[in-house]
Amino acid sequence: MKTITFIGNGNMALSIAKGLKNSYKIEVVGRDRKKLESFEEKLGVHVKKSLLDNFNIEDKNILLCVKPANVEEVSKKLQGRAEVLYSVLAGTGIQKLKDHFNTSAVVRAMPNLAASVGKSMTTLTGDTTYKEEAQTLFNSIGSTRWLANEKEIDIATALAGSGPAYLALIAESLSDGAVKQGLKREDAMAIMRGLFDGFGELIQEIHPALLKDGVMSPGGTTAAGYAALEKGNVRNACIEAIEEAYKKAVKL
Ligand SMILES: NC(=O)C1=CN([C@@H]2O[C@H](COP(=O)(O)OP(=O)(O)OC[C@H]3O[C@@H](n4cnc5c(N)ncnc54)[C@H](OP(=O)(O)O)[C@@H]3O)[C@@H](O)[C@H]2O)C=CC1
Ligand SMILES: O=C(O)[C@@H]1CCC=N1
Repeated sequence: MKTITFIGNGNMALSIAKGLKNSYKIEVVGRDRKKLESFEEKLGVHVKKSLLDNFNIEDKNILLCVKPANVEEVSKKLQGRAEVLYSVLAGTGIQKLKDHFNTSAVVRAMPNLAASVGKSMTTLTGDTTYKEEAQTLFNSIGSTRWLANEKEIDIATALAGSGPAYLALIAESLSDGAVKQGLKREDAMAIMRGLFDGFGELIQEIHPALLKDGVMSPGGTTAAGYAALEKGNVRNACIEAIEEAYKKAVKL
């Protein structure tokens, strides 16, 4: 089994490791031994654990999972030259990664939180020598799409990287609406989860506009609810959410 070395042991590292643990050996590097132990416990498989100070990355396949602001500090603590560095850092360009990390190749990846349930939508770009290897690696946590350049992965970050948070807002607010009308909270939550489950499959097959047309009866409930969403400018808010998140990625 091939070894993947995570640098960083936070939310994203754990979500990805959950998806990879059956097909790769996991090594994790962090600054706090207790957090490394907790990472291993949550993962439920043996993990090789190391502290960051003077860690030797020679010939390793590194999966960088720290925050964009940590690049300078983390890179100074490493020794050796990696074979390839996969970075999940939002908005952090390949040139900046090459300037700080000693590595033969860089691939940027933008997964999302669904990695923890094997359903990440991960976009990739970078050194095409590693295109197939990157696709194999990230296909273990869901599906992948190789993009042409870094502008595209910054836009995809706004769409699929941040997307679970936007959909969570919709999920929570629709449930709140049902509670407001008198439905019990636990019923509202169960119904909302069922809704997302079915919708997740439908949207794979049907264009969103046709899906909407299929639900909306003339003079019916959907038309009434839909009009309220348009009045609340939800469509425009979504377009602006992607614009703002993309602009932020460029600035990171
Ligand atoms: N969360 C998400 O949905 C997604 C996140 N990403 C990207 O993943 C990356 C990690 O995000 P996420 O896992 O959510 O963040 P977390 O805060 O959960 O994890 C950050 C990790 O970085 C480590 N770290 C922080 N500061 C330092 C430092 N100064 N020196 C060494 N290590 C440090 C933390 O260590 P410690 O545990 O000791 O604090 C922790 O292991 C980000 O770059 C983000 O852009 C990409 C796609 C989706
Ligand atoms: O919010 C962030 O910056 C990261 C990137 C994508 C999801 N979370």
